[in-house]
Amino acid sequence: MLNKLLTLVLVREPSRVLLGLKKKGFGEGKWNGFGGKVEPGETILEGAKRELLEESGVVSNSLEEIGLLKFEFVGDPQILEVHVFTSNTFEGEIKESDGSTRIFLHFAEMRPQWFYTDKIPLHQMWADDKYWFPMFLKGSKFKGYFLFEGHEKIVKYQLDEVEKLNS
Ligand SMILES: Nc1ncnc2c1[nH]c(=O)n2[C@H]1C[C@H](O)[C@@H](COP(=O)(O)OP(=O)(O)OP(=O)(O)O)O1
Repeated sequence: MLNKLLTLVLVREPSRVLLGLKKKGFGEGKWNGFGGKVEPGETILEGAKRELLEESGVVSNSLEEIGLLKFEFVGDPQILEVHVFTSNTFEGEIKESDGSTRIFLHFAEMRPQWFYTDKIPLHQMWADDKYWFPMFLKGSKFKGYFLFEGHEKIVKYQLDEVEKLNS
């Protein structure tokens, strides 16, 4: 089975990171970066840019790929392949996506909020984030694999800091 391609974008300033509270769907109730499925016909980078705009209202032309995370769930043969990007610049106004201004087919509903880097709400994020978020915050690149049982419990994982992602 082919991996399902997804993106995750973390916009950052020197001391803050922009996260969004997922208001419904997969990951509901969790803070996360902005992202989603890569659509047919678009590159992974294009997908990342589109999801960032749809979910936060901002455009970034300086996305840098910094991580590759693979997720598997016990009993499900599909692997989620999440390409993680960061950006320290953006244009536009940060907006909550609430569905009332639905102009895109895949309009995920997120409530954006800045968090200081020493106050990242890891207890209300995916369980894997506590392992790789510190690598992101210090500017490293990383590759990881996480096996979940349900949506909260990690039963196995491997995570490495890498110099380059495509080696
Ligand atoms: N375990 C884990 N940690 C951190 N981030 C994630 C995961 N699993 C994930 O799926 N993610 C990220 C990857 C994506 O950014 C989102 C999930 O995207 P999803 O809401 O499924 O995709 P959309 O295309 O926006 O979905 P629709 O709302 O259109 O159905 O979480």
